[in-house]
Amino acid sequence: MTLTAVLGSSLLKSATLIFIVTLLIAFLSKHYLASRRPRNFPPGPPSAPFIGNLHQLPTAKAFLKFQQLGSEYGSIIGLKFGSQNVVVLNSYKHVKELFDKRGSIYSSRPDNFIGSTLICPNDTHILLLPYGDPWRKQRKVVQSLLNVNTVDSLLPIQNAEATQTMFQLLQDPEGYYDHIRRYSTAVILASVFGQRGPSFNSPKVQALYHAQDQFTAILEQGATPPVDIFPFLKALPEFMAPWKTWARKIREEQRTLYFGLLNETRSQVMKGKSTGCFMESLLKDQEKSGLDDEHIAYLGGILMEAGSDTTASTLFSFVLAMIAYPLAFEKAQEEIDRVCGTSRSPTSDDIKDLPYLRACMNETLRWRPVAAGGIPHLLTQDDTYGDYFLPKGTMLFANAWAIHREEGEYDHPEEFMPERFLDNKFGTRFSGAERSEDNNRRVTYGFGAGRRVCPGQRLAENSLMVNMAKLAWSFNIAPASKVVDTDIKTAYSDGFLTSPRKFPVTFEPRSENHKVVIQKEYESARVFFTRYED
Ligand code: HEM
Repeated sequence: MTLTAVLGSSLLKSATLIFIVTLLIAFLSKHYLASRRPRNFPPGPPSAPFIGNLHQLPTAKAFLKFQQLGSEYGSIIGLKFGSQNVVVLNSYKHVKELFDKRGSIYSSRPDNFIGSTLICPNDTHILLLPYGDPWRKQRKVVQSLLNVNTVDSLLPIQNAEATQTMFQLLQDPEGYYDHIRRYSTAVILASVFGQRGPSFNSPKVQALYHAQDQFTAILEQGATPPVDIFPFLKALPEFMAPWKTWARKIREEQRTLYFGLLNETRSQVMKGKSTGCFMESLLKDQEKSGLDDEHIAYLGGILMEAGSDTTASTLFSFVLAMIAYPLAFEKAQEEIDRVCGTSRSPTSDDIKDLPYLRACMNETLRWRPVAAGGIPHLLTQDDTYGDYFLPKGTMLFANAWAIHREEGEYDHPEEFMPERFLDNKFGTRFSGAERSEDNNRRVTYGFGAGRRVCPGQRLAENSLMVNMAKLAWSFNIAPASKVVDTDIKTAYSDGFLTSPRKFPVTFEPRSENHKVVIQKEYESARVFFTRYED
């Protein structure tokens, strides 16, 4: 090799090295600078270079840490997840001011590469969609499906499915966890796809829970590398990133299930069989809504995902509260007995006459909100709030856990006290002469707030009321262990939806007569179900 060639090659090597080092420095400085707190950002703990506050957060139940930070830094806290700006709202006042009043800029969602790009691309997952036209189009359809009249027309399904659940609890009380989970899926399966899920082990209910469990598992904090915080991880090839294979399998599973259900509904409609389910009207109005098959199938699947575990978990928390606070349960039973007597169990027609039970429902939603830390919103333009500056792209959590325990708002917030909702519809401490109620607050923040607020709230509340009423009428519920653990840290699952782990409990029919009524009503429910049979 000539001297010139040697010199040329070493120059090339040095230039390449300089280029790589420069790139590395630029990359590191960008991430170093980005992990610093913005000027006038809400107060929060000091952040470390590159990772921000990530090292200070637990891998599960971050809402507890957010609440604890609140006692140090106040009801609005600024954090850094790597370069991502994050704000936690621990007071309803901030949620009202930002999510509710400034909804046009606080209603997007943060990037979710695994959920929105790998598993549900093509704008198919309404919960994960950013604020914009694809979300608006789907939200409009969902709201039309879940309007008060349509939702209330589903009450016969809820009555019949709850009647079956009471019958199953009578036959097999130990299987209570599966019976309640079956209920919430079966109601949505019938309402959305016009199909039945007669037992927890029936293939459709199993398939739905499997797909849903997989989806929530992969989206759980810590289950996969933090690709949205460190985007370079997205570029890893699949053989170095097993989470990509996992995501692909979930995508295949979801598509098989959702398209399968849609096709079954379509062939029922073609046979001239109508159940009046949501999919039927979406298929009929396809031209008007502009939604293709893929979006319709996913909308159905997502309604099931969004409505199943959330409703079941709230019912489990109700049962747990009833065994931990037996006096509240006795009062609920007295009220229901007064309204229904012993010859029939309550139905949706009785809901309006059960204020104490409604207070129990609101207290359950306050005491143990399922989406305790909230589903994050994303700010779409720079904003100022009081003395604070919130940059475009900030991710915000309305921390329902802390909001429902706000000092000065609730008496003894850790206690399950339905009475608080009888004294005052918001369950808050002061009312009447002492302080005028803030009528613009929400009764619960468990369904979120602003333009992304849960569109299924009424459907969920109808289910909760009908089941709670039937449970309290039918059974004496008691703990099957000396100590009833209601502690959120030990008795509840991790994950972004938190639910009581299976706990020991007994369901005793209240009398022979109650038993006979439950069996008789189940026979009538079976007649109702024949409309879903081939
Ligand atoms: C106890 C039961 C339920 C709870 C606690 C619950 C809670 C929530 C929460 C916290 C959100 C996010 C709100 C936000 O971002 O501010 C949400 C969104 C949503 N929920 Fe529910 N939900 C429940 C039941 C249901 C049911 C029964 C359905 C429908 C069948 C449903 C459909 C949805 C949908 C489609 C969204 C996405 C809305 C959007 O991003 O625009 N939910 N829910």
